[in-house]
Amino acid sequence: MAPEQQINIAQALTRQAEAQPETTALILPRKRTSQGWSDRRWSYRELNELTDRLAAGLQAQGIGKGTRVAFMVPPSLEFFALFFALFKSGAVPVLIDPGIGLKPLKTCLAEAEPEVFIGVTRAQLARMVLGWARGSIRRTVTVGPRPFWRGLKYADLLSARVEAFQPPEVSGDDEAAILFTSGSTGIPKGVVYRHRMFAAQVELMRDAFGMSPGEVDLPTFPPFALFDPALGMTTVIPIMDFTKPAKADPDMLVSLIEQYGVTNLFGSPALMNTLSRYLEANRLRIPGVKRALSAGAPVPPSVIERMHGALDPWSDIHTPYGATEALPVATVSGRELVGELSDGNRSGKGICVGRPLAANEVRIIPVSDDPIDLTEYAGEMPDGEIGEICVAGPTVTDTYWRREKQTREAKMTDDQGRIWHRMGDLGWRDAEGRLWFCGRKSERVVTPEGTLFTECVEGPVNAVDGVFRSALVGVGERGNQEPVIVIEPEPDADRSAVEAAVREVLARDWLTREVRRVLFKDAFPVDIRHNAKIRRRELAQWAASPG
Ligand SMILES: Nc1ncnc2c1ncn2[C@@H]1O[C@H](COP(=O)(O)OP(=O)(O)OP(=O)(O)O)[C@@H](O)[C@H]1O
Repeated sequence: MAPEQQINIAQALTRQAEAQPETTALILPRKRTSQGWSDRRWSYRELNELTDRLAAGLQAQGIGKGTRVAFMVPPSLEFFALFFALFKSGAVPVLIDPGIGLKPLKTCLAEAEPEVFIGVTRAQLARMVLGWARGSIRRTVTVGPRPFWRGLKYADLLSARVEAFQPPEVSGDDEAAILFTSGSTGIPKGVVYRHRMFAAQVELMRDAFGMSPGEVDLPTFPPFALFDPALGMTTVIPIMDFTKPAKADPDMLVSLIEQYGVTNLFGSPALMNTLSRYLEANRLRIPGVKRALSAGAPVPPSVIERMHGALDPWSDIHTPYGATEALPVATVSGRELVGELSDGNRSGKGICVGRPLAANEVRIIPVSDDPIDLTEYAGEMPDGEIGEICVAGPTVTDTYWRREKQTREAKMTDDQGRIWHRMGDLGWRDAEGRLWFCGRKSERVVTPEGTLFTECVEGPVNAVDGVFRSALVGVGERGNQEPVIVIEPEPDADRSAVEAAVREVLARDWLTREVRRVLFKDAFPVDIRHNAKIRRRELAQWAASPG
């Protein structure tokens, strides 16, 4: 197959439809009875034909190459079909997490300036009431009943003639989508994806994890689900609120895994925590699962260990490391982590996120908040020393959407003209070439005595019995911050015993000895995408005057 034919990710779906037309592409479980789940299913042929019709419909409506389309449809047949149809038509879907909060959502939508808004009824209503992107939206397509019968409905897209569809010429450098970050360290930023980056992502995922056609995936994070059809896997869509993965019902997940013979599972660390506790408490095993992937935030050693209790010895949980701007960067398997590496986390080394994938190049540069235009000015830290993690590779994005300042702060160019992404993460490389993540750059705590790294302090504290999770935050101006450790206890924990044990852990090291204030807070604020990234800035404000 000529390389240009593989540039548009939607072609991967067409290829699967040719290679395995009658294989099930999508399963939508509906109702659970004593006999198991009833469901609706679509084969690769059906899904591909549907996307062809929708792409023709989009084109007939003037939605085509380069048209930015805000897309708010939760995982469903329409989600998959429309997404691939948008790619086929050359339009640029704009994806923003609906749960980021109304104000940031409005700002992000205004910034993205979409010309079209495709959404379910609820999203269209919110758009109308709240005036989302009022200045730019020309057309709307509603999945479900249309508010006030305005705009197009999904079915309108199905009436165009497929034969009339003219596939647009797409090059690898053309914009394919704008995906917003989760906004855990500020307002979410739109990341510009080009077609070649998606194509590379699919290849990297397949090669790194050996994902293959015939596998069955249970994705609990919508954008990740889009890899499945491209990889020839069958997708089972779980019944859950995708903005609250920590609250996904583990019994539902296990029953889907069993009934559909799920081989691959993707979930945020918060979802894996919920699932692994349930599996352990009920002594359940999930033997068919070959691999579980968890990413988006550090995956605690306890979650890895509990998952091992439920997986077969030849199966594993992996913790790929990356960001919306560059994904995946590195990965490590749980079986490599248990023992020495997890002990490293418990003793304050940070959290091991594994070896960079072969296609990527990683460099650790001295910590700085200033823009660096050329890598030659960036410097490099020796192995073993903490700096900022930077990456170059085929999935590394080169710009934020209309955010020049943030682009300058996050990108560098090398002497070959390649773009490097500064992850905004601090970490170091060990003698085996593995990366260790030590926390976000913007969340480091700088006191007159030195710099404290969140993950290096929290790892040992999290290992204390009765601690569910902890957060190191700095109160005051950077350089003169007071370090405070905030504990979210397990529900049944004895707080005074926990506090005494935490203080003992902190006293072990000369720098952490500085952390004198230990606070307790139930239910940490976390990001909406993964429910796992702790919003340390919010906690720092609270710690400044805890109420
Ligand atoms: N396996 C992992 N272990 C530890 N941290 C991880 C892992 N995977 C991802 N992360 C964290 O998630 C970050 C990427 O998150 P994402 O792209 O969702 O948005 P964000 O960077 O949190 O958003 P914003 O930049 O708007 O604050 C990484 O930079 C890293 O800090």
